[in-house]
Amino acid sequence: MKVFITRRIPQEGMKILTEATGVCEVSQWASDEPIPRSELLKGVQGAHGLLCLLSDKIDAEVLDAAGPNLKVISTMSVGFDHLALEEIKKRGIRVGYTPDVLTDATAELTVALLLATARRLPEGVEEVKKGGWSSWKPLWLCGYGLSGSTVGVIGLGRIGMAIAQRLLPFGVKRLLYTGRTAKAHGAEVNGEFVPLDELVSESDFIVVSCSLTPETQGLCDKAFFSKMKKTAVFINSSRGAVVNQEDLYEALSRGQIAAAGLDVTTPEPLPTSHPLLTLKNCVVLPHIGSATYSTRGVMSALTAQNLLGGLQGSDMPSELSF
Ligand SMILES: O=C(O)[C@H](O)CO
Repeated sequence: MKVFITRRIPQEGMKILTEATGVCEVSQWASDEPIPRSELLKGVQGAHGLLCLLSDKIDAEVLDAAGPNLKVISTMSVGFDHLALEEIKKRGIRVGYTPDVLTDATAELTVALLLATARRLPEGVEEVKKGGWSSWKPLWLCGYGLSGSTVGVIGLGRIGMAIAQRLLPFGVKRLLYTGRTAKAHGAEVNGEFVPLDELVSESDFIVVSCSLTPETQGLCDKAFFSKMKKTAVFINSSRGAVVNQEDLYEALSRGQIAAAGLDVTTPEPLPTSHPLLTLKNCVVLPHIGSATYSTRGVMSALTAQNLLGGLQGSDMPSELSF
């Protein structure tokens, strides 16, 4: 069966696929850069399996180009907002994804981003390099600490929980969360399920950790930022489109909120001319939540196993139900 892979992936996954002789014949866009759309439409033709990334938009056009052979799409990501699920379902195609295996790495990065943003680490590093460090100064480069603070997590799923668990030992006083429903596991982090407005107005740190859905798209907008405390720090490691970036820019530049740390943006990559990048109180990372060597290795292996399961009509270790 023909498999098409849209990028160079860690060798753990490639090994599994190349060793599956007799099951699949692999062709690949063997580059670290994204596949041009025209090459994707060409490469997928006649494929039985497609291994893709979160940066590949898999819509009706791609599915039509693939044709009726396509049995399985395996994405090397936990997020699946890049997949046109309705179209995929109509065609009876199975979907694999990579939950759980990147939870720890993403939570770790989110905590690192929160601390870096709140304690102004990139600014400090920059000052040292450019000679701005003239002396120890009582009022210089002060930021905000977690001890005694209220943290609000938007979306207490796997990653939201892992973030909360890592933040609590810093002395967080209250842990608020919001989402569709209260979660039984919320009790493990003394989480208080509250309406969004309450979370926004009472939190010192807001961490966005929900999936991108029609409900969450643009959730963090002008009204949202206007309810935040002036001293609050906003962190997003989920998907860029949850945030209205123009509204965030206004809030940051007018001092309506203290700072923001973003591991995800719209678009990705964020153009170097983007206004957010001119702000000292905004730390932007290039979507590296899951970027540890071991996590990416495990993600690629799971993606390959999902693909093989789908091709063979057997169990997939992580099949998306939709
Ligand atoms: O969806 C995902 O997998 C993350 O955003 C990147 O690892």
